[in-house]
Amino acid sequence: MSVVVVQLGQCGNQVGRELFEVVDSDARGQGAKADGERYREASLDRFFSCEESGGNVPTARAVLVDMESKVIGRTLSSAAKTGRWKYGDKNYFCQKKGSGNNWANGFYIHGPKCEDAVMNLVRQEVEKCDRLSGFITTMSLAGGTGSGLGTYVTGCLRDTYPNSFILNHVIWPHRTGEVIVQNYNSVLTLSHLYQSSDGLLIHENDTIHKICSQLLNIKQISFTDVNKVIAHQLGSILQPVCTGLCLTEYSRSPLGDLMETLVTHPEYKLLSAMSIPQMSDTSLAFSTFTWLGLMKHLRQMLISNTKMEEGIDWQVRPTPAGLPVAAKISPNKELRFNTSVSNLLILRGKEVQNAETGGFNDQALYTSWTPAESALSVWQASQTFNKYERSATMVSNSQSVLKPLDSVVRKAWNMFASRAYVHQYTKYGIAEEDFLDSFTTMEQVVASYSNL
Ligand SMILES: Nc1nc2c(ncn2[C@@H]2O[C@H](COP(=O)(O)OP(=O)(O)OP(=O)(O)O)[C@@H](O)[C@H]2O)c(=O)[nH]1
Repeated sequence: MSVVVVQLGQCGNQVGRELFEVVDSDARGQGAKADGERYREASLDRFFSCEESGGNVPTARAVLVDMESKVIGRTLSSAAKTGRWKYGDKNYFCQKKGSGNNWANGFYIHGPKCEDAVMNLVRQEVEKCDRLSGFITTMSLAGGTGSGLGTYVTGCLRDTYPNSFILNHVIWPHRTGEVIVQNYNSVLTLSHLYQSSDGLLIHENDTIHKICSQLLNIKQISFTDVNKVIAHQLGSILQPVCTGLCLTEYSRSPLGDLMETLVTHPEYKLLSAMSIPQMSDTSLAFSTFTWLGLMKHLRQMLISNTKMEEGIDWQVRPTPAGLPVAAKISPNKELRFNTSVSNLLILRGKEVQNAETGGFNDQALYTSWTPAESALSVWQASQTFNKYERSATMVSNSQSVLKPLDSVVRKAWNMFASRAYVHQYTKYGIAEEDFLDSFTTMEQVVASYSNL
């Protein structure tokens, strides 16, 4: 089954491009044997079509949307330059002027204006799929186009394709903030997506930045570096994988399976990812890993909510199941133990069947109402992924994003209480009550995750 990627705004287009790059190079890196060939075919069918004029160069199943033309132009040409894959020549929609980091401008003005054109492009892409699993949108929370227009387009996708899955991949802004109104844009986006999305997969720019500096040893970190790490994690989730015991049968419905395992309750849709190992190519050449070591580290990363192997807090231990929430909070009021609703462990590489995953089944890792049989899912592929001989990614529906979420909601509320910048939004048609509704929705989400 195929997925259609809708790339929105500067960030969404740049991240989307990197995703296709990883997927393509991973698929090409598989051996010439029959199982490598099957993996390649499954990946190709999922992410690329091959019917456009232009020879045998696979065409990304993607629609590119931005209110400025610069990033789209760069994205199209850098893909074409690879000679390995490209975007469809006409699969983009752009205008002359961005949304000025204003969610309301993207949602209320650009949204309705470009709805027909964008949905037309989406329809054409959908018609190229023999079977559609659903849509992945890529966008930032902080800008105006990705967040505002992205939210609007997600609503249109939901209305037009009520039976398809929608996974919104969203980039969380740096905490120190490049955009003064980023907390407004984030709250408005998240609250609206909560209505129309099946799941929101979150990557925090701060965390990825740390991975680039501490694990990859990059000195001057660019968006390209950051996006490569994000794309690696996304690719490891979305590339072909076996969801059952049989290691030769790939999942047919990548998004359906993802939602079925992770989003079991409509109040809990926030997903985060962590991968292991992650290192520079130079270090990788001198490293070997065992499944035992990888699983031990990943489990502690999960329960202590550390998104990388460095700096794991080994003191954090699960609280025995059944204890009240208060017992899970440390004296300094920090939620130390990361409680999950559900987890999906994706393992790729050599001798994958030998990986011992029992430690993730421990009921103490999960909230009391999660049934034991739906707490953990393990998916596997015996192919190496993106040069790593053995690698694991955990996609978690847990309290992992609670802290940044609470902080964004609080900061946005403090600004709103003094009505700062609100007129910049109301002039595009959003009412103060809409803001209040968004705060209510997100405060409810914060409360729900807090009480796990
Ligand atoms: N990870 C990552 N973050 C990005 C990238 N480009 C921008 N961002 C982040 O995205 C946010 C800004 O959003 P943009 O995507 O630039 O804005 P936009 O959606 O194009 O909206 P307008 O500029 O208002 O038209 C900030 O938090 C940036 O840190 C990128 O390539 N990668």
